[in-house]
Parts: sequence; structure tokens; C-alpha cells
Amino acid sequence: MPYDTIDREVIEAAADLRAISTYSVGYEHIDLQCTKSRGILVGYTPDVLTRATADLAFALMLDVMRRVSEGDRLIRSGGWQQVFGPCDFLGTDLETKTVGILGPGRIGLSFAEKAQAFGMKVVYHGNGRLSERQERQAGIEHVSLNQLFSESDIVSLHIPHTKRTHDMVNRSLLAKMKRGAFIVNTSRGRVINQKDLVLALQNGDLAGAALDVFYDEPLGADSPLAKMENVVLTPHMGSSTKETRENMARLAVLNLKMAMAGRRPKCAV
Ligand SMILES: O=CC(=O)O
Repeated sequence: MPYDTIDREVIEAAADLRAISTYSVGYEHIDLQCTKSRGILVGYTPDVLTRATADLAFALMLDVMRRVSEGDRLIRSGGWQQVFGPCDFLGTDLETKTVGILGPGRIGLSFAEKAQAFGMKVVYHGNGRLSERQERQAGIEHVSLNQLFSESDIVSLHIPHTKRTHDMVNRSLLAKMKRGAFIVNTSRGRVINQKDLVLALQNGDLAGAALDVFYDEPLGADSPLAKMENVVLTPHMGSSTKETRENMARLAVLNLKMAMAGRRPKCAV
């Protein structure tokens, strides 16, 4: 799991270690330099969790824009009678809005498909650029990083956490976003500078955020994020469906069995 840091100390403590099979698509918690130098095979679980994670990103976007969790809290706290007017408790339409995808990988592209089905315009920015054919097929348009942040009504993050992406979404990128824009993160918490995000939300520069991942996990109820009505929080559960978790478990076991039989795992890092 991404919470278990498999660093050099852990690896070296297991003298006969031949394989590591992580139950996740992310593998930044494993010291790959160390596994490589020791000939240890590493398996991971991509693809099987693509749809579930993109579904959750979409659910979060809908939730924060249509104020679903906020409405739920309102009823439970007995506040419905205060919001009866036609202009009370307004959300934001998805249709015709521009959603910017940072990281057009498997999950980002699956999210893009759903956004198009909801009548949204989709732009993207990534490490590399897709081919023209891929862009045409996906119906998405490449933009610069600055454009992604300045032109999107919603930015959804689908990038891994690396040295390059650490704190990438910081004060200066957030300041480029439209006032009233939303941010959704189902990738890794540390790609956003969380303090800068809290400030942007407190200042009203952003309309809201929907987050499944955090700088430090688990996030405590005392976090300023947990005190804001316009922030939707879920406990790192992008791949958490019965079907997906079962497929991940099967793949993780298969990877391990193949590695122990001296073969390259089906999904090897
Ligand atoms: O965060 C979850 C994963 O990497 O699979």
C-alpha cells in the first residue's frame, strides 16, 4: 500500500527479498534504485483501478459543484428550513464549463470521457503531448500549464508524486485560476502545496476543492480543510470499490507468483 514506505532500510533488513508486490498503481513509496541494484522485482496494479479512480474524481467534482455533501450536512443539522428560496443554496452547472486535466494518463483520460458526456470542454497538460490522433479521438485540446490553470473552471489532478511534481500546484499556479474555479485531486496530496490551497480557499479565490488525497494522511478533523463548507473530503479511496479491490488483489498476487517463479511480473515497475 502507498502508506508503507519500503525504503533502503526495510529492503536491506530482508536479506532474501526477491520480489515486492504493491497493491497500488503508485509506487513512489518504494526505493526503486535500491530494488534495481539488488535485482528485486517490483509489481504494481495499474489499469484495473483506472475507471474506479476516475469515477471518484468525477463524483468529487459533481459533489463540490452541486454541493451534495454540504446539502447532506445541512439536512442532518436541521438547517433545511433556512434555504427555501429560489436563489438559496445554488451550485454550479457542469455543462459548458471547461475542465483542465493535469496528467492525461489512463485515469486522466477516463475522467475526460466522462466530462465530455456531461457536455464539458476538456483541455489537458502533461509531461508529454498526446499524438494528434489521440487528441482527436479523445476530443481534448493541449494547452500550456499556465493556460490550464487560467482557462479552466475546474482543474483535476492526475499526476504521480515525483521530485518534479512535489508542491507543483503552489501559490503561483493557484493565483492563475479564475475566481470561482474548483480544484479536484485524486492523485497524490503532495503535488499540491496544501498551505497555499487553504489560503486560496480562505481568501475566496477558489470556489471550492474536492480532495481524496492529502499532504499527510490520514487527515485529522482539526485540519482547516475540514472546517470549510466548500471543501469535499474523502479518505484516499479512489480505487475503493468491491470489484476494483478484488481485481487489484488478484493482480498483486499474480505479480508476486510470477516473480517468485523467476518471471517478470505481469505488471512490473
Ligand atoms: O493511491 C492509490 C494507488 O496508488 O493505487
